[in-house]
Amino acid sequence: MNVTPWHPTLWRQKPARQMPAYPDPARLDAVCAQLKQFPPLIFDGEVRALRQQLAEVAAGRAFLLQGGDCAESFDTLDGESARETFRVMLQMAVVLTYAAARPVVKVGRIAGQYAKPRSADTETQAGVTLPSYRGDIVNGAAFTPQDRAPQPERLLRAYSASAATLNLLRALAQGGFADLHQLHAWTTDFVRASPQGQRYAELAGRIGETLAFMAACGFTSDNTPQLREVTFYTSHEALLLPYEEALTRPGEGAGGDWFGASAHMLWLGERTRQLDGAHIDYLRGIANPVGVKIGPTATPADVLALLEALDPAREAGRVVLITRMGAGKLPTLLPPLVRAVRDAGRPVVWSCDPMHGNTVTSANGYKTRDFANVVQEVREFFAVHAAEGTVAGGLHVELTGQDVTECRGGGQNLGDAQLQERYTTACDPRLNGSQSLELAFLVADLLKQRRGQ
Ligand SMILES: O=C[C@H](O)[C@H](O)COP(=O)(O)O
Ligand SMILES: C=C(OP(=O)(O)O)C(=O)O
Repeated sequence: MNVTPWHPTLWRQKPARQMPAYPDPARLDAVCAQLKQFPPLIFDGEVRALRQQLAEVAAGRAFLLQGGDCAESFDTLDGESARETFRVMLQMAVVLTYAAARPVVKVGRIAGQYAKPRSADTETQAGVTLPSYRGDIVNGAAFTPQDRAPQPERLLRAYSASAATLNLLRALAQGGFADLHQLHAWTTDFVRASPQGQRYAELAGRIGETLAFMAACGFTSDNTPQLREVTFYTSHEALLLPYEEALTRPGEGAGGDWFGASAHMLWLGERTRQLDGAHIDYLRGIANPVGVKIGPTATPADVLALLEALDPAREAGRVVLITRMGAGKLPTLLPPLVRAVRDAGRPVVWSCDPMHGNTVTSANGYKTRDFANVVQEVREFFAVHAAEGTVAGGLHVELTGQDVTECRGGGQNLGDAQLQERYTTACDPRLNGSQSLELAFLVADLLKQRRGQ
């Protein structure tokens, strides 16, 4: 429990970075007043359940898988995009659960991942300068003055898009799609023929035999909900604070907690984690589990101060530290942070984002990431934690189950020439379904090694 008084509006007294400049603040206020009347997207019992599961991750008894689009788009609300993310996350979770013999906590970057921090406030094309695209909740991606102007009404669209996506996710999680007997059906054609598709088919075959054995013992999907349903949580970057404030609700439990009702878990980006900033101030007061991105410039003192601000009561399951440093940097930069946190007795979840430190521009002008660098950063993450006696607790990835061509390498050996074929991300490059599964098998091998230690 924080001792410093807190209210959802207090962040307004602090400097807020990465915030769009709305030309008509009164319109924004009117929209937020409407949002305050809307129902919460999630309820606080789910938040408490996720915290308990993350406490298991912190203790090494479960693994966190967090993934989804870099930026969701209002243009892809037909359900396919959400279903494909959900599907590949299920596949990855099966691979990881089997290897680790531990539950996998599944958290999507989904149903609300609409706001993006940017390196530059403006973009110039052919001598014309406009505001940068900051995600569909803020403005449009098309390079026109109309699209790039921040529009408050987009907050309402983000709310309804999140609600629609969440509705689909809940149906998929509980309506039969996630039944373990569907393991084979989760593979898409483009993945089936790949080496990881074949490896997955073998694993699905082994699990299928186990399910047949269990059915013979009387455990079927009809009488065993664990075989038929999954729990799938939502998360996004808590960047656009007027939106988050408008969706903050008092918790129903005793103790007077508030919770962020826009998603189960919220995280702070690398660009907005300043201790005296508005984003930290907002996140410190809500009861949700919170993530913080930790980039290569973070010092042990920075990380300890962040933990003191966000988790003064030292509660396991409250904070997920998501490192995103870039391949080659973890062996020197991560150990001092891990030691400081360990020695301070802080019960955090350590998670690895191997995407954001590895962004490059291809020769033909696409923002991309090399699968080999993603793999290297994940390996380094596990190696550091093994050496320090701490828990490599999770993976945070920008991914889609669809057959996009945005990151180079992987089993399909995508190169610069292929990037233009299906480059559909609204912002940063994502792993496709095949690359995601390949990464899951790599992490599975690392988790198996850990079990053998
Ligand atoms: O997803 C993360 C950031 O929003 C993104 O990497 C910023 O990209 P930029 O450097 O092109 O602004
Ligand atoms: C912006 C993001 O990451 P970071 O803050 O680590 O750059 C993100 O995860 O979308």
